[in-house]
Amino acid sequence: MGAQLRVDGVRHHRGGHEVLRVDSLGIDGGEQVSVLGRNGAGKTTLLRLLAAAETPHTGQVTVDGTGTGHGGIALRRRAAYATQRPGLLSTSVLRNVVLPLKWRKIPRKQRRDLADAALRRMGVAHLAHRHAAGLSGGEQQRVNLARALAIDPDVLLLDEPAASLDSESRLSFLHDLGLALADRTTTVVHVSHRADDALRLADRVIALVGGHVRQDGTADAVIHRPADASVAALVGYDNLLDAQVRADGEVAVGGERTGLTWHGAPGPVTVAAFAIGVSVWPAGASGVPARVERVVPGPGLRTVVLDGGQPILASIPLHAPAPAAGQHVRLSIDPGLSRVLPRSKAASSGPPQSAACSRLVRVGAAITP
Ligand SMILES: Nc1ncnc2c1ncn2[C@@H]1O[C@H](COP(=O)(O)OP(=O)(O)OP(=O)(O)O)[C@@H](O)[C@H]1O
Repeated sequence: MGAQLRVDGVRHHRGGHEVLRVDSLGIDGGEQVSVLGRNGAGKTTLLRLLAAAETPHTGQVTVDGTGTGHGGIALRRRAAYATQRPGLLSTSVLRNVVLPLKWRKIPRKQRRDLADAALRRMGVAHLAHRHAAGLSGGEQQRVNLARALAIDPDVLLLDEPAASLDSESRLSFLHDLGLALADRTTTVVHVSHRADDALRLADRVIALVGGHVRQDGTADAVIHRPADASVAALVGYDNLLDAQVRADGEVAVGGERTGLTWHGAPGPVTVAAFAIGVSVWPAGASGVPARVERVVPGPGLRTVVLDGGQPILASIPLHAPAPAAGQHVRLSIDPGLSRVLPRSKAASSGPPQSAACSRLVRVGAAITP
């Protein structure tokens, strides 16, 4: 059974700045959790504390009730920590997997069997006698994970294991990793800045923003009910639009009614909308007024980059007629593919623009300030 992890009252600093502040976080034995956060959110710091590689400046991190500052090497050896860069030793693949077993004093005759089984689980048994230095990036990550799994850790800490892989290798790697962890005998904490990776590998997602836990819930909950705009940006809402709630509770974007409603007080809110939830209509229709800046082809969909007083992205199927650049259009927003969120300080100062901009960069569009 995997170990139970707890983080209580933790404040951790780097370079004189607080980079992690977690009041209370518990992870049950055998649970699989993804920590989702942007670069610099504190994900690696959290993993290092859980791995007992560091102790928190304030508060405590415990593994099955033992503080990481007190557990010594025995506690550190209960965890396997797979870092972003595999860091394989300059020797054969097999020896890379066998050596940690030797360090843990596993009897010689069992080492080979455990190593073979782990290499098989990660689909790289055929590479056992290759030199690690000659492996592709994807193969190295698989061997790295086999090395971690071979010791049958109570805690497996994964730091963006798929970050450097191309999209096809990533999918097959995450699929195989999911199968290898399906028996749920290990507590898994996986960190990633990619929503699709985080959601694929875990049932529970912890959204970390600026070193704080902003939301902790099931994958479904963080997608369907993001706590705020920063979490919506993290889980992949393409648009975070400045909007206003009218006196009758209807939400307006660009001064036009959207049909979306909000039960709170009138005033500024943020509408988080997936691009696929934004439909483009001719200028005579009702809806949010916008001008087409550019249409970018993509797999199965075109992305329409719009200026509605703020950047807006819409996706249309490849077979549908595409609007032309410069065309004035109206937009409707599907309530099932959007959420109205309170406008937070963080939302108005950073994430909305950043989310739209990062998607604009992804589709190769010019960003108009
Ligand atoms: N040695 C250091 N000195 C000063 N600041 C640091 C140091 N190491 C990390 N930091 C800062 O601590 C914060 C958290 O870093 P951390 O590596 O935990 O983030 P992360 O979420 O893992 O980021 P990434 O996705 O880029 O790996 C960042 O703002 C980072 O700049």
